[in-house]
Amino acid sequence: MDPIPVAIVVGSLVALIAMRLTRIGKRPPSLPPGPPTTPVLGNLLMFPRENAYLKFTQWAREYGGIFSLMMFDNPFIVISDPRYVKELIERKGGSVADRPASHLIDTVTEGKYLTFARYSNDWRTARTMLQKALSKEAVIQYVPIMQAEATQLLYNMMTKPENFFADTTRFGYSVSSTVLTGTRAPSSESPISKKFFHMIEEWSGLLEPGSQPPIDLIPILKYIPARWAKWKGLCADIRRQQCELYNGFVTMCEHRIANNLRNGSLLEGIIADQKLGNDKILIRGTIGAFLEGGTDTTSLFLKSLILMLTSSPEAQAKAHKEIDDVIGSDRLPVLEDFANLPYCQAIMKEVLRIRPMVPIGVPHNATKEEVIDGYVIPVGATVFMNQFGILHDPESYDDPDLFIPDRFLKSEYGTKPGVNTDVRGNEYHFGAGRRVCVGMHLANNAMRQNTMNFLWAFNFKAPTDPATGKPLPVDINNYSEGIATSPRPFKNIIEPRSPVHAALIRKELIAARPIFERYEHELSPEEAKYAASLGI
Ligand code: HEM
Repeated sequence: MDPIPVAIVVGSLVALIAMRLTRIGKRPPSLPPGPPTTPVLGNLLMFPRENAYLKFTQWAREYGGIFSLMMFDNPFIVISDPRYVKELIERKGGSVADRPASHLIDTVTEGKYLTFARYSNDWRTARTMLQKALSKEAVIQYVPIMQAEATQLLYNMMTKPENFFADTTRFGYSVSSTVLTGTRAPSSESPISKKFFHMIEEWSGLLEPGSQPPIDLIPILKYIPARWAKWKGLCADIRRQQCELYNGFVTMCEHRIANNLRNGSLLEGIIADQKLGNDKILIRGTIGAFLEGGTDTTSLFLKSLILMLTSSPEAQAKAHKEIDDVIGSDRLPVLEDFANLPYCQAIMKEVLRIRPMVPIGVPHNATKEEVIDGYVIPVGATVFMNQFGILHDPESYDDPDLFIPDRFLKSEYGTKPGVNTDVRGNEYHFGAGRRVCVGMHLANNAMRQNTMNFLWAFNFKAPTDPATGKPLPVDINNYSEGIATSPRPFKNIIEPRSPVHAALIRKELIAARPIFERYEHELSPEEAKYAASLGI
């Protein structure tokens, strides 16, 4: 061949490839705006490795309530404005009801873990079943055990106040475990719950953004041999632990059913009535989603509540007055009281506003192209609902980073005067659209009961500075990283408000024994002895 045309052909090919490559990572003009991209990588290098919600919120102030990031060629769309939540995630919910593909999650769960499952028949089957079982009406049956567990939490915090981190976690786990599997965890040292939390620690570590190689963006990484890919061993180990734990719960319920010892747990129903058919992997994935979704989130709320109350004697004083007027000190609060306690309601709403537990939600995936405000949301875009950004927008809230429950007395959504609230919701912490939290009614009951209980029972105080005798400042921004954020351990003083309150907590805990016993068939003799000794 003539050397000149060969050079031209090769040269043109190189130019074409170069042109293609420079287009990778570049933001198409049809997408919402966002930070400048670099060729090929897009915004990959500037994607925050920790506390993504803070960076997303900063970018939202710069680029608006809908902005985009390019991960190589994959667009991420970040929503930080209620208008777009309504428009895209709710009104056009069917187009973004999917979850992004995740090789790591699929390796562990075979794609059948409800929270991360694709928008599939398996997801529909499990979601429909749980939605029915956890409807507002259905969860009323779990109020007695939830209230009994909340009374134990008061007792634990009164007798060992320094242990409140572990005890709030125990509460979240025990309620979820009782409702789902029919077996409770009376102590934070309960063997099954310890195994569960060990697995959760590894599982959350695996899912921590940036902690593993970007396998979904560079699929060839899947084929790296296991000895060089630490994540493969980790996935196998987490899978083994989940199988052991969750299959163990199935066996436990089968045994109860066979021996006529049913105690009304959801899992007994799933097994006996074949609500998920015979699909053992789907059953395991549903158990996991329920227990994992219900445990941490509820207990993170309780830790944030304690932190915020410790920081605000003023809010406590107002709530104490309200509670003393409405309830008094001769009985514990019950759920029905919540409607008559506007200041306690304001405190709960403000904790959920200032510290939504899952600040950028669980990502959705677009399966149908949509156009919003002239911006194209393409098929395959990953959509984040930046709850933290919505709830900390200075255009909507005065002093958004301060804990000010009173804002919810002044307006329904706690927003500044003049803010348009036509499309605003009050429960962004639960996500939105077709994937909105399925456990929200169970969680709401638990959050309401504990908010009232804590305020009825205790004074939360900051420790005093030995040098000055004055209360030490409380850092309300000291939170951990991760998909769900937790206050880092902090010190405070938790004291019963009076001996009358203390005595009533003990009395109520002893009175709750018959409720607990229903869910204690499988406890070890040591655990059963410990449970029976509480309050005496
Ligand atoms: C305060 C407590 C809770 C918070 C803040 C919370 C938050 C969330 C959020 C943000 C999502 C993702 C929603 C979305 O994709 O838009 C979610 C989903 C989910 N939550 Fe919760 N949750 C809580 C309690 C619970 C409880 C008690 C359970 C179990 C009984 C539970 C089970 C689930 C499940 C299974 C999903 C996945 C739903 C799906 O993908 O279809 N959550 N939750």
